[in-house]
Amino acid sequence: MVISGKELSMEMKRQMAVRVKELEQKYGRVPHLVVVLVGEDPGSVSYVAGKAKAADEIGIRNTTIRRPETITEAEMLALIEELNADKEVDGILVQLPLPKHIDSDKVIAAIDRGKDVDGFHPLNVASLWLRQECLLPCTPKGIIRLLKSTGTEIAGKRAVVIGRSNIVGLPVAKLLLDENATVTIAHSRTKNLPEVTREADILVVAIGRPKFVTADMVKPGAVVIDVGVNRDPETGKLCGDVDFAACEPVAGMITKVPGGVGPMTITILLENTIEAFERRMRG
Ligand SMILES: Nc1nc2c(c(=O)[nH]1)N[C@@H](CN(C=O)c1ccc(C(=O)N[C@@H](CCC(=O)O)C(=O)O)cc1)CN2
Repeated sequence: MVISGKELSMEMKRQMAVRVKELEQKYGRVPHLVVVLVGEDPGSVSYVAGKAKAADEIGIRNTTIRRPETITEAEMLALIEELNADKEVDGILVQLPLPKHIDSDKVIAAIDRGKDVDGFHPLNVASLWLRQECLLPCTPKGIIRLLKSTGTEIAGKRAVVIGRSNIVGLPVAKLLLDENATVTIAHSRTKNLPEVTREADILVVAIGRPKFVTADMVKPGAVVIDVGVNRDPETGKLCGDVDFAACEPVAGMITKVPGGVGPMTITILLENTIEAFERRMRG
């Protein structure tokens, strides 16, 4: 069975649109998301446009601030300060990656943690690991939501996450652990990787290599979640980290690229923006 992030996203957006109207009635304004986009990278431009479109769909006010590739770190930090101080801004997202001359960690740490709708601020990361209430990173939160939407029992299952990035691998491993899965984090240096992945009832792949996971790496009946967004070197078409055609017959459930985890990343961003707004309104 193919797990559709696109369909779940559509359903979530329908519900959030109703919520946004209720919030407007209650507080006299809607949540406001600001996305900062530096440079012209076509992927980033397209993801940011997707975020604006999704926010529009559900009635969230959104502003995209574009800055040239040449912006300095000091100018970025000054912009973040301005947005932190703006009472009418509820969510701030800096699209990554930033140009090499800017320290992304410094910029992210400068964001007001209550407005950090990406869940990347060091204090939000710490809260995730300490199981304290916080804004959770969008892709990992979206993966857990996708798994739950299929009725997959996570507790007691063996989960293997391939990839150890701060944005996806590590936080999704922690969220799976919080759901009482037995979690292994594998990576490019893991020995006998197919042996490890074949143990997985739930396999999350976020390694950034096109069609890296082949059928022999998948346990029959496993749930396979593909986080990759790559270009197939042979066809030039969009593809994931999982060889979908080969793995789909082996897996019990599997996500596709496009239409799987990607749309959930954007939909959870909207959810986090609403959450940040509500927390700010409650004071
Ligand atoms: N500040 C952030 N920067 C980046 C993040 C992030 O979560 N926060 N994640 C990625 C990019 N990203 C969101 O920003 C993102 C990636 C992919 C998709 C998506 O919907 N993918 C589609 C296919 C898109 C296509 O056709 O190219 C899919 O999988 O169906 C959404 C968001 C890095 N930067």
